[in-house]
Amino acid sequence: MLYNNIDTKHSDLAVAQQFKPFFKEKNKRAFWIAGPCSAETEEQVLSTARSLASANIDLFRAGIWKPRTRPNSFEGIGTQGLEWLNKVQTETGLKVCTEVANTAHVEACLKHGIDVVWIGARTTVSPFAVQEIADALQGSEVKVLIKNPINPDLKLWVGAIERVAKSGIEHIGAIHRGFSSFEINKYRNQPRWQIAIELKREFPDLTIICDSSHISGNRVLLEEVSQKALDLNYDGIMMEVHPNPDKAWSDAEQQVTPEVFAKLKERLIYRPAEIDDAAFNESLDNLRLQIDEIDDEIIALINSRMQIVDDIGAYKKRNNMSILQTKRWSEILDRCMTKATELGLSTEFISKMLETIHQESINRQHSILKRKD
Ligand SMILES: O=C(O)C(=O)C[C@]1(C(=O)O)C=C[C@@H](O)C=C1
Repeated sequence: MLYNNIDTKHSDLAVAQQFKPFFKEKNKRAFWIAGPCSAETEEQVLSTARSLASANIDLFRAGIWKPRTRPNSFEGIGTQGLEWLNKVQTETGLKVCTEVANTAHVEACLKHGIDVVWIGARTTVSPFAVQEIADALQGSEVKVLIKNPINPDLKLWVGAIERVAKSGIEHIGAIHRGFSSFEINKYRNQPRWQIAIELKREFPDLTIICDSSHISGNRVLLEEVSQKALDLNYDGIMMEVHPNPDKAWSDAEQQVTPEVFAKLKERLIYRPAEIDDAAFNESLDNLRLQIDEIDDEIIALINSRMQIVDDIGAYKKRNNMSILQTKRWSEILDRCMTKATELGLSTEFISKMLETIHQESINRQHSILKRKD
């Protein structure tokens, strides 16, 4: 279906049905992935992992191969980092994950018994690269997380998920890390929550994790972004944690110490989509029934408004008058904004809604003027 210009009709339902829950307590609690942006030294990896094991995380992360914008930045410690991850597994009992971007990375991870691999945003944009990884994953039992592509293209994200699913991987999850933008904004990567919500609507069983560190780009926003994700019923959070964030070899501004992470994790509230309370569910159903009735009324009212718009369109055609009437449109906006303010409604929301209605009026009158009758 086409909602908000997001076409999700292409996805293959047979594939969607294959998703297995990424973790046992899905829909009951949040899944926590944490660890340094990059594995730098064995001591840094192990000390972070020990602290995170006491903070009860589910999965330890560390980048071994880092796709960097420019070649002179630190591009990852390489295969020796996988041995450090193996030490994390044996010493702390934590499961471990890292990013893969090509066949060689996948083969090295499979050889080292890495529990989960993720496909990064810069790789998800390339169907060739994703297919190469999917082929290399074939026949393995590894779990796979797929980050959104850097550009806000839901089809590419869905396509990557489908490619990996078609290679026989049963445990697949998605990571929402936000989207690149030229706009200067408080986020490093624009969340554009609607895209992840669409993905969730398309694949209700898919595990969706919010990479709060990459959306935020700085420590200050981590809590706000993570709580928002949990309120939107994400299944978990991925966060970058470093023993000495300011000295990190990559992404220093967005990493936090294990202590800060542990406190933040405690403060965040997981809210399941459904709860097991008959009385509450009955009153919720009741309220939702009222919303259904109001939505019906809104649609009927919009329909009545459009009938009048069509009559005005016919009048404009007969009298050879322009469709756009800026004076009248300004009056409508001013009147409705005053009303919205009185009622405590967001003027941004009401103006967006009116603009959409006005655009539809123009489209309808345009068709009437074009019609040969
Ligand atoms: O008042 C008109 O002339 C209309 O056609 C109605 C309407 C509207 O949707 O309210 C539509 C187009 C004009 O620009 C102004 C207002």
